[in-house]
Amino acid sequence: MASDNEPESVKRFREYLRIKSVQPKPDYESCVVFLNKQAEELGLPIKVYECVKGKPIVIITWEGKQPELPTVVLNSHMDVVPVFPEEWEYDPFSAERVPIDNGDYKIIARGSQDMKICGSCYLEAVRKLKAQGVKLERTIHIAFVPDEEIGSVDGLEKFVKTEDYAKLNVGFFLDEGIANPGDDLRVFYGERATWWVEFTAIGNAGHGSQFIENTVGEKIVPFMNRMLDIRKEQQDLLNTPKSDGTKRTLGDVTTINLTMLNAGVQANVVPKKASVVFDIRVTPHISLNEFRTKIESLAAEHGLEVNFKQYNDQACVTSTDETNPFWVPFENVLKSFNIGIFKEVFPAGSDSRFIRSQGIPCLGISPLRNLPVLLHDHNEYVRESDFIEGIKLYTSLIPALANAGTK
Ligand SMILES: CSCC[C@H](NC=O)C(=O)O
Ligand SMILES: [Zn+2]
Ligand SMILES: [Zn+2]
Repeated sequence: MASDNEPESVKRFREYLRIKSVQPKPDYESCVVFLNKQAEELGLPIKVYECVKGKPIVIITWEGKQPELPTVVLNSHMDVVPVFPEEWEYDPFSAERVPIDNGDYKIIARGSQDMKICGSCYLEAVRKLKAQGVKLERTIHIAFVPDEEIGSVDGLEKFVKTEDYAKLNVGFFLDEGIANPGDDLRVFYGERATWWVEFTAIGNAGHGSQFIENTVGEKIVPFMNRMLDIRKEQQDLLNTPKSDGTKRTLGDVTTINLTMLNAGVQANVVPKKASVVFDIRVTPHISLNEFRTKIESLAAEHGLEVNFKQYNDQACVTSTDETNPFWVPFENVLKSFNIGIFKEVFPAGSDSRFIRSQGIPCLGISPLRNLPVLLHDHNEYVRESDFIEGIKLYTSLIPALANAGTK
């Protein structure tokens, strides 16, 4: 449905959206081909690192006037989450451009919000700045990374341990945020710890017609109920204002969700084993160790084994005041756009955790405002005007960050 008035930047964005970099078999090869073309058009060097074969970490570098200074990374992940195609109004990988009111368009595609819009805005903003002949002080690295959606094990988690990463000399890391249905720009300065925990009960087996003693059901069900009690407490806390009267957001509380259940072989056989998995996201406002002890004790009380399938013990946050030399220039750009800031803890996981845990400041933003949150949802879209405005925002943010604290 593209028409003649389609800006070149939007054509490039849609080209990126059409690449099926969808889990569990993302087409990273096509992303690399696309990014090579972008780098060539920008006249910038590009490097492709592979900690694991087929999992490229792509870095386009714009060298600054002071390349010895710590650099600024503009990060985005290339992978997107799976779709239920039958729930979509358009093919999620055709990136349809559908007219809406006021001459605007919807760009409908998996990854449009999460987070190809960011990667595309970085590239377009740098394209504009280069065309204007701008020279920045610090070096900028535009990073496109794999596998964020499945925990980054073969992506940033490995890359940050390499000499190649150390050589980037990262001083500030800009990463993903979440759209805001309201007016402000949500600025994420930390994230909750992601724990995927499996609890296993072992009990006596036997015929389903009997009162067998000490069965898995008796052990695991009361435990699950206790976990759901904690869940309810946290849900209530979310709906209680903070002491200063402001609203709590998801990042301020701990969520617990039962995501997997596994037991049984046959309807009339009491099984000897049952397990339950909870997806737990722990707010950095509480002690992670204390909370871990709490759920481990609860499991022990119910005679369950505990296995952390995913565990983070870091609750690092980035300061959002003048102690962070990148904060003030960042805030000033938003003021100049007349955009309000809402500071938050990221409710899910993002690649920022690997960088924050090294003590490097990271902020996560999405340029999307006054738009429904559709990440991981059906019919994910952005408005064309969001993309164009996003490019403008990053065109101001990038020099502000690259020149922060320099002479
Ligand atoms: C900590 S690994 C998990 C990362 C994943 N990220 C986006 O959805 C998430 O489930 O939050
Ligand atoms: Zn994301
Ligand atoms: Zn995601």
